[in-house]
Amino acid sequence: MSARPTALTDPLRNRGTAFTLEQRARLGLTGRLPAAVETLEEQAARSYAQLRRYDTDLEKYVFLDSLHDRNETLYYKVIGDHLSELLPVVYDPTVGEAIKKWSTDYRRSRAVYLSIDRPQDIRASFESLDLSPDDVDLLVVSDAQEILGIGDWGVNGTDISIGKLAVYTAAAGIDPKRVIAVNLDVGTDNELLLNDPTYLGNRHARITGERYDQLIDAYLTTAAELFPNALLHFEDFGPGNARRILEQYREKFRIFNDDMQGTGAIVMSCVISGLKVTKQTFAEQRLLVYGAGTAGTGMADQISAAMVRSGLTTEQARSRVWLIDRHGLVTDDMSGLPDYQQAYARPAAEVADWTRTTDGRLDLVTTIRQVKPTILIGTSTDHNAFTPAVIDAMCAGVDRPIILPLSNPTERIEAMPVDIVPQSKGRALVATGIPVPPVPYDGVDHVIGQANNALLYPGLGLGTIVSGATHVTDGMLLAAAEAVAGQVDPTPLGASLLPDVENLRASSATVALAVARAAAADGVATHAHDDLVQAVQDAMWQPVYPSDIDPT
Ligand SMILES: NC(=O)C1=CN([C@@H]2O[C@H](COP(=O)(O)OP(=O)(O)OC[C@H]3O[C@@H](n4cnc5c(N)ncnc54)[C@H](O)[C@@H]3O)[C@@H](O)[C@H]2O)C=CC1
Ligand SMILES: CC(=O)C(=O)O
Ligand SMILES: [Mg+2]
Repeated sequence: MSARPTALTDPLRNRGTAFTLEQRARLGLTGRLPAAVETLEEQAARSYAQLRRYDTDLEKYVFLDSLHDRNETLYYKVIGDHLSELLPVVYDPTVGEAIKKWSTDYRRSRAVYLSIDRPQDIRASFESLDLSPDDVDLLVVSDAQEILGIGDWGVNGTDISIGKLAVYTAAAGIDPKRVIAVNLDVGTDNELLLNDPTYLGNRHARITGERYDQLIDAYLTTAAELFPNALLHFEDFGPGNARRILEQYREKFRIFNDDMQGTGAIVMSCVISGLKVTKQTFAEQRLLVYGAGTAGTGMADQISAAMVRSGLTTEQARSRVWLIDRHGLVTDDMSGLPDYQQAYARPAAEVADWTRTTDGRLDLVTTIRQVKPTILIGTSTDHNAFTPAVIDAMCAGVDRPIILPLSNPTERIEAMPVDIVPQSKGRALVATGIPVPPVPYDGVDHVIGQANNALLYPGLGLGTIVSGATHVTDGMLLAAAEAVAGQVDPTPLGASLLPDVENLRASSATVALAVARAAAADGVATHAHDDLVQAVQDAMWQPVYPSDIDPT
């Protein structure tokens, strides 16, 4: 029996029909492939033509997922050649659909699974990868409690870690050999999954409290010990845990919470661009956040910090922020407010005369009429909450309101730009979390930037890796936000607030450079480079077949 054709089954080494005859002989693949020897370009053209035959994005997702598991170079070549078309397929919003069907449609998986029921297995689970301390740049972990805007999906949420990593590679050239996707399976409170015979995760309710905290601690400690240079990215944790983990461990480990810090920073980019149009400063802004969870309060933190940099005191900055959650405007007489909302709770006396709904809430339209926000952000998952009355109220308050309905996926968005732009008579400055086409209004195409953290976190990660930063500092986040905003001129009517996704690779390199410089300025960089621009370029993995092959 001949040796197993491992080079054909290892997606990191596989080249399929692109293996030359000489390589086939060296790798023991003689007779295992058809005669033609193809180029990567020819393979990519065939794969793309195959992809185009599928009707739905979910079918395309499944096709690309199997290509990913077969040949990573080819997968990234196809995605990279069609980035704006395929990013919504491999990532947000299609990944949300795939996650809902993950257990039912399970094929195979490249992730590491850490179960709360077997914490003793954490080390062995990583060691099974057979990677040395210097082999890993990045881990993305999720406990899947708040996947996008679709809630708790237990082990099905594994694909958010894989999808985020795919964007890191496609957008910023993070080496796919040097990353690990992790699912923390702490159970699920999703009854649908608990009663689904095909469900593949731990079949019990979410474990909270001490056991949960111990798992997080063990994950961080083990991951940092085994892979001391890696950035530890947290994704789609529940609001309480996301903030608590970040605050508790931020000084100790190289961690990054994408939903709080990444989203906060991309929103900062939108606001920086918006203020170039309105010719205002951060200190003049009034921010209303609708949906005060992980992402919404992360944005409130970053925008109020920008107000402080712009000359206000912390108290003054907080007094220019309003949060609305399920029970209406967040006020300090509400009982049981989560700690992350308390800092922004409005004094009850201030709203005593405001008109309430029949069930006693201070709603969005009332708050807008009273406050006249300059910025309205939606991170509520409350579909269509930004009604025509909401847009009218925003436009009555200020000339060019910044309106950012950011909830994902599509069925959760607070309003589609096609409804906002005409309602505001072209005055609203709009960006969304999902990709949407330009909106024609009054002879002008209003281009809608995609305010998705995917425009920012890949470059942030690359800058962190290149600089060897020991921590992700606020200065690095701000540098990333400014670098994104610096790539567009938002001032012509209808111009986007953000760079185009098609240019994401160049944009990520620019962001990485700014982040690496900020890491050095903040004193957290551990790698010095004579030529940082070149160092960023050199660090970016390219989807090409190298001239040599690994014969093992
Ligand atoms: N564009 C982007 O880059 C990002 C977008 N998001 C999106 O933001 C949304 C929220 O995500 P997270 O903050 O992680 O979730 P989360 O669960 O932490 O926060 C959602 C908040 O909205 C509140 N809420 C729910 N229904 C509401 C209603 N009818 N009225 C007012 N508030 C309501 C919830 O009580 C909660 O506080 C999701 O759709 C997510 O996809 C999140 C991160 C990044
Ligand atoms: C984009 C993202 O991270 C989210 O919707 O959760
Ligand atoms: Mg997320």
